[in-house]
Amino acid sequence: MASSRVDLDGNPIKPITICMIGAGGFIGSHLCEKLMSETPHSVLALDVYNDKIKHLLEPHTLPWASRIQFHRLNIKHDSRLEGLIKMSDLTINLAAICTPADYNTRPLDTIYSNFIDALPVVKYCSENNKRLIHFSTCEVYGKTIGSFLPKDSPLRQDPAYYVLKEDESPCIFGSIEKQRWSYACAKQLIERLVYAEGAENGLEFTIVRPFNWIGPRMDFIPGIDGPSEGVPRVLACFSNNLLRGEPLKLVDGGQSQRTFVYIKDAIEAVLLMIENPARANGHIFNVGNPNNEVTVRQLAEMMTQVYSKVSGEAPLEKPTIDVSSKEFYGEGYDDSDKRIPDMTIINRQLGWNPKTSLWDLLESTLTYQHRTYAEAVKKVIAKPVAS
Ligand SMILES: NC(=O)c1ccc[n+]([C@@H]2O[C@H](COP(=O)([O-])OP(=O)(O)OC[C@H]3O[C@@H](n4cnc5c(N)ncnc54)[C@H](O)[C@@H]3O)[C@@H](O)[C@H]2O)c1
Ligand SMILES: O=C(O)[C@H]1O[C@H](OP(=O)(O)OP(=O)(O)OC[C@H]2O[C@@H](n3ccc(=O)[nH]c3=O)[C@H](O)[C@@H]2O)[C@H](O)[C@@H](O)[C@@H]1O
Repeated sequence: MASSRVDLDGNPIKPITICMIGAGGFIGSHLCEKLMSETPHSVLALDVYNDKIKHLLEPHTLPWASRIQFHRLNIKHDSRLEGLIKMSDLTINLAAICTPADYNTRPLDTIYSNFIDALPVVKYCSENNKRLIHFSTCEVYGKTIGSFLPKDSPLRQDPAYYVLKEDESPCIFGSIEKQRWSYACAKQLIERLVYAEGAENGLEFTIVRPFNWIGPRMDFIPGIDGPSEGVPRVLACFSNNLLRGEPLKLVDGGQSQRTFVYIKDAIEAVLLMIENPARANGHIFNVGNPNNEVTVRQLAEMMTQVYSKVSGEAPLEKPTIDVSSKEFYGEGYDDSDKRIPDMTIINRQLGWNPKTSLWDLLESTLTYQHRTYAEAVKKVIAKPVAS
């Protein structure tokens, strides 16, 4: 497996050690899985939780057992962090608060998590001449230029007014009272800091801007493997509604548009970045699937159809209900209107293209959700309420 691997320029790939911060989350779990099963690299996996990577850590007889080591630590206050970065060739920082329900209700935690807590990671990488792959977000683009044009303006159809380009598009956020943008703003500032460390101190960096990566193990199902009152990202919200046989909630009419990419496609892009530093260093990459665009309403409709197919249960007569953003997220919520990633840079540097259609990725993801959660949800629903 490992010895014959070559990079995009035909050079043999040497095994490296990766310090992965936030390795126990959704993206981290898929990246660890890929690195263990298909590469010779070693991972120091840092997180406060490890439930999503347990299957990679135990039993100790797993073929990659000597290449993955879990360190339970909170990067906010743990003196082991610098040592672990020093022991590694590359650091990948995934740690963040990244669920929109938190941005306007816990803005301080959001800003600290996405900016302040990421600062020492950037500093240790820069001071110790270690390469850094930092996870940012497509939310740094905020709203499209087109969203400010009159509703009937033909320019709204012109890609120049909505396609998001790493090196050209502006970052357009709402006012300060719209605390939704606390996350995007913190991510933008840490991007600028990483970029400046590169420019002034020679830090070798890559910045990743994921565009709605979805798939198995994303977030949690409220009341099953997360808090009953918790609000995860849309895939888990809609999965939860489908599992419980309740209508899917469309925030402000479900008119916002998103492009969804399958986690397994996106992880291929990250692996190319890891193994092709000469092509990835100094770059910011959009990673998304411009062909998988839908409104949130269309997403709800498609998930309803797919879930019916994989579960064998008939869809509800009225599968969606409208809910205001104030009711659903509280004061200070705002939204990105449309997110189409420009793929020129990642195509040119890494030759990467997403492959999986929205229908196919929903089919495999909802098959997983049904298999993993349907029984547990049924049990919770069947429980008599305590009087
Ligand atoms: N999933 C997406 O589509 C998406 C899109 C845009 C950006 N991102 C970015 O990618 C990164 C990973 O996202 P994800 O979807 O895997 O989220 P996730 O919440 O599943 O994973 C983040 C992980 O970081 C850990 N973490 C948070 N704070 C920590 C701390 N102080 N110390 C140690 N561990 C800590 C969490 O426990 C969690 O396991 C984030 O930076 C996020 O902003 C993700
Ligand atoms: O995934 C990304 O690329 C980035 O975008 C996400 O932001 P967003 O797409 O707005 O978050 P979701 O929770 O996935 O919501 C998508 C859309 O669905 C809507 N929604 C969500 C949940 C729900 O039950 N109903 C509903 O209509 C939201 O209002 C929003 O318009 C999160 O900010 C991050 O995880 C990430 O940085």
